[in-house]
Amino acid sequence: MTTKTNGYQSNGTAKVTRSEEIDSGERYTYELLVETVEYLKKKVPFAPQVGIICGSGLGSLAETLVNSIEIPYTEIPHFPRSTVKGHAGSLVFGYLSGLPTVVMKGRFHYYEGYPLWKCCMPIRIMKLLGVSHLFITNAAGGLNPKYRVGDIMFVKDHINIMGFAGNNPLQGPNDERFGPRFPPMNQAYNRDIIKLAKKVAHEIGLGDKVHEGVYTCLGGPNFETVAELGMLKMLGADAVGMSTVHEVITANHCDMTVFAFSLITNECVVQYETTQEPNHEEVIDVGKKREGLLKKFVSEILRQIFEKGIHN
Ligand SMILES: O=P(O)(O)O[C@@H]1C[C@H](O)[C@@H](CO)O1
Ligand code: HPA
Repeated sequence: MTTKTNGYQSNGTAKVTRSEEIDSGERYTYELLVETVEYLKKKVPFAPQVGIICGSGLGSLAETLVNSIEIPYTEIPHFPRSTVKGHAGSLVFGYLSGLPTVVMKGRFHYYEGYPLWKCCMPIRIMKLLGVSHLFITNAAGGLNPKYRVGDIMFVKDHINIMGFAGNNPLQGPNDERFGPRFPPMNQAYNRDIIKLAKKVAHEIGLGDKVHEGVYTCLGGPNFETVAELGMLKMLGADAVGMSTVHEVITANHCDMTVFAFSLITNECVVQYETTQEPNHEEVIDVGKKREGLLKKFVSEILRQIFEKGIHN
């Protein structure tokens, strides 16, 4: 059995795959994405304005939606499949703080075998559905020595390490219907929303737990070596993860307003003497412990963004 869109069977396990299925340079065309959008429009009686991508262990953000409709990725034409624990694999539509919203309960990572353009396919789907504001969340390791487990870092910028080697979600032919060939990236994270996020964090009692910093993404799936972490610190990264950067690039390319935050789920081990090791279970546990506050935070900030009319 073969499928066109990924290298996994419907239960998420890897199937024997011809390598060209995953590595193929064949991109989603605009027309193919419209097929996916048409399918979703038939299922959902409203157009979402807000999109949210849930990081590892943060899928419960979808529970904040009112009048929700959940559609598993396995039922959506041309959609990749989730294969990682803590990433359920469904789109949830509903209302959050009165705003029509779509939540990705589960994202796609490069280490799952998906090329970056495939990891980012849902962002273009959201754009075509009408999403103008994208909230991206992730679990990340804290590199900045001031960060503690459970803290939140508002992403003010990123370092696209994979892009240094030319691995970029926009690599390949450019369709101007999505955006320009050479998009700027110096204002990738909306400054007004970060300002507002700080204010909201104080209002809900998270004030001493929030930071503003630089995120970087490696391909994973292994956590980093001590030497690699030392290098990332020198480069100016405050947190490291395995997602988000390519999503932010794709969202900016198609002119979405972007806000992203990292939940610091572990402090990076930057000394050889330390015997502690990071692990995915711990990452998910920290997400669960923070879910209540994060739900409140996301709902409130969205309410205030639209009250103030913040847009790029
Ligand atoms: O999807 P995110 O970036 O939140 O997931 C992080 C990075 C790896 O996928 C995983 C490691 O525990 O969590
Ligand atoms: N490194 C990379 N990705 C991560 C980490 C980390 O320490 N923690 C959660 N996701």
